[in-house]
Amino acid sequence: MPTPAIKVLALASNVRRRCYRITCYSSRGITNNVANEEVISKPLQSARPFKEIPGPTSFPLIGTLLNYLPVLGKYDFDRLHRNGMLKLQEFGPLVREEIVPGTNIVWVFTPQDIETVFRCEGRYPFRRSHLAVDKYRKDRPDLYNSGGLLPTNGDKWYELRSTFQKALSRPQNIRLYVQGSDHILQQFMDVIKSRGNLSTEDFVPYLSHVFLELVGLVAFDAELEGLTEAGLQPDSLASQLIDAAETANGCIVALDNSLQLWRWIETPLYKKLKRSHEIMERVAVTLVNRKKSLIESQRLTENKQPSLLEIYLSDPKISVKDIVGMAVDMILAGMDTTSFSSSFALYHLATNPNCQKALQQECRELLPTRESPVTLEVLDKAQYTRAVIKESLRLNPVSVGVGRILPEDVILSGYHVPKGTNIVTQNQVACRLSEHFPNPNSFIPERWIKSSSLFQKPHPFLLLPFGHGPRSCIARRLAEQNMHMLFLKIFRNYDVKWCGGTLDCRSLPNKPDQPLLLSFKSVDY
Ligand code: HEM
Repeated sequence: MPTPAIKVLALASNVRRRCYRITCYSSRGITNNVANEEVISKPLQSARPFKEIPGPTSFPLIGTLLNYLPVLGKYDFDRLHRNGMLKLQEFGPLVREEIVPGTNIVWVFTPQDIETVFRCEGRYPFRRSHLAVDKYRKDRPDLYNSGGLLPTNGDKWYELRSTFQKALSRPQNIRLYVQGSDHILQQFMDVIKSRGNLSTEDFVPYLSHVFLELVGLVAFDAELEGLTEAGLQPDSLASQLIDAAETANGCIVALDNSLQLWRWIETPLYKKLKRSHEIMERVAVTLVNRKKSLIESQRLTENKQPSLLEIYLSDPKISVKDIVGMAVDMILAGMDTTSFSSSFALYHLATNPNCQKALQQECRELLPTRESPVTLEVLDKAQYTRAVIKESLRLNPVSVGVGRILPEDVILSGYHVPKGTNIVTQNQVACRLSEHFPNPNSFIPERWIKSSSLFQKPHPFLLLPFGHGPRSCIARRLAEQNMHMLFLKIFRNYDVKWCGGTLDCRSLPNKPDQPLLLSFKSVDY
């Protein structure tokens, strides 16, 4: 295949266009076309060579691993955001690193370069993750047709994504869950009430229970009863599922970054992933098939808007195996992400009393009584609540950035970066730089509210907690709806105080680095 030629588009006029953007040309033709814009072509030869991108020194056999040694090393695998900030300070906005010799990772810090990466990703964005899940599922053709949405790439990914996205992205299909979710959240308010002020107990497991319930409603059309007294016990089905999802996610990250012996022999970590996956899979197979039987025996109420699971199961073109895979993916990708994101948002509100007051005022205006249901109308009006979640995701996203394998050669910060390079965008670090956000480390929801004097419109490729483009989070709408509802409920009912030390995150994914210690005091209005 001929080497792709590259043209760089220096775009002048408005803020978004101030940066360099790149159009990739290959034997397949133009993959990213920018119409009606001034095009200044710049030959590839003028870009600086890949090998010159600054970064930590890599040694034969050990790469840059010395830097990650406990105590002695300056980086820490558990603190990717701090590593990112250190690398930016030491090497500048584009950093090349061979953690393992022979495998280059390029860390990308500027929104302009991040935009270039996404503009070039094409129709089938390639993400290298969940490799062991891929193997596990492909070894079970009786249960799965493929590795599922999370690990799959190329046209098989596109096929799966199109199958599930159509219904998941339709607002009315997600809004259908508001009533059921409100019921679950009302139960959650009772759990908080029954636990007293909770100040010495980690609140994250409670959030896991509520988000498992909310995701289960969509994935299985069923309540898992994780918020009952029995459901909160460690041996309940809900607790087992939560434990399985957390364990599997931990194993997946470690297995992705290991020597991958598990491809040939079942290593202890691979076995642990298998056991956790089997727990989620058993529940998914049982509940999806139970629903399928219900549909087949036509015991569903007619004239009722169908749920997502009903839509999928009623479509003869969608295989039950794919639906089971998607249900497991929802548990894997949908519970920790929302629990951890909500943990940080609770922390920020508990440590910023003025923001908490503003949120409580909105809650009181929209929900006349403590038991008032959160409705579609309430959600549409809850602009401060939305700003709170957005601001918290700016400060504490669950992922430091987004990973991609480049499908084409591009030029980033003046360097030639070849096709096939591992890219990790550094949005979390970029979102904490004063050049992009005034008072970058302060929690200021008002910066997202148009009528506020603090409102600003940042570069659109800075805040990307759900990723970007065709491969971005498939359930963003659902995740946001669930979090908005949770915060409206909690802050209509409680004053929340922080009882711990300064909270930071530990990766991967970003989770609170200490117990989430909150005290809840009932409001009496
Ligand atoms: C605060 C909550 C959440 C955050 C911050 C989040 C974030 C993300 C991110 C960053 C990605 C990768 C995007 C990319 O590569 O461009 C992703 C993918 C994904 N998310 Fe979410 N997510 C959340 C909640 C959920 C929920 C609730 C579900 C399911 C119920 C879910 C299911 C998925 C799936 C299946 C993918 C893979 C999509 C694909 O590869 O095509 N996520 N999410």
